[in-house]
Amino acid sequence: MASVPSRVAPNIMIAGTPGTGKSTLAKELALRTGLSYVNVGEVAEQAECMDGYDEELQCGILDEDRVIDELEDSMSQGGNVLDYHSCEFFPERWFDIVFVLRTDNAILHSRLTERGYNEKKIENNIESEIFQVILDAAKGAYPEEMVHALPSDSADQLESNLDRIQEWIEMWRHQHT
Ligand SMILES: Nc1ncnc2c1ncn2[C@@H]1O[C@H](COP(=O)(O)OP(=O)(O)O)[C@@H](O)[C@H]1O
Repeated sequence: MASVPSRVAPNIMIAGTPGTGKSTLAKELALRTGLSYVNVGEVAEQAECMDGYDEELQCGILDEDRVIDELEDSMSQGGNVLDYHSCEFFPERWFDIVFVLRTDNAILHSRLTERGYNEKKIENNIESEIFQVILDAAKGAYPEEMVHALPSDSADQLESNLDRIQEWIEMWRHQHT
């Protein structure tokens, strides 16, 4: 695993199709562990690292190089929970572990409808989830043992995901102190 010895706390990536529950999980994890929650989309907007608008997916396009520059210092220090739908363009050296959330199509459909997305945007996101685009991209970009899929359909699963990640953090701390 590509962990950097100088880091005092791990960097954790939470990825997944919009609506799978990344923000919910990542914010709660940060709250429970004292790690810093980093919403990559917000950082990119604030630092003006956007590079146009994707009409198909109806979302801003990141200027990936600039976002990486923007986050480099805090990622080198460690202790971050990153929240962004995809992650394959981030450097492997940043992450100690990558989780990709997965949600049942019908559940995801209702979450995205509730969010007010239009049919086209819902369809594109559901298709992405069906074809596990984000999971496969993460698996293609990082070592196999670094990438883990987590089911994210229910409150019980949210709790067990939080427990599992907290246990992993404890283990990381034992191994790195
Ligand atoms: N494990 C879960 N079980 C049930 N509902 C969830 C779960 N995770 C998230 N949600 C709900 O789904 C919606 C989308 O969650 P959110 O965290 O905003 O997703 P994302 O950040 O991936 O777009 C929210 O209404 C949230 O409360």
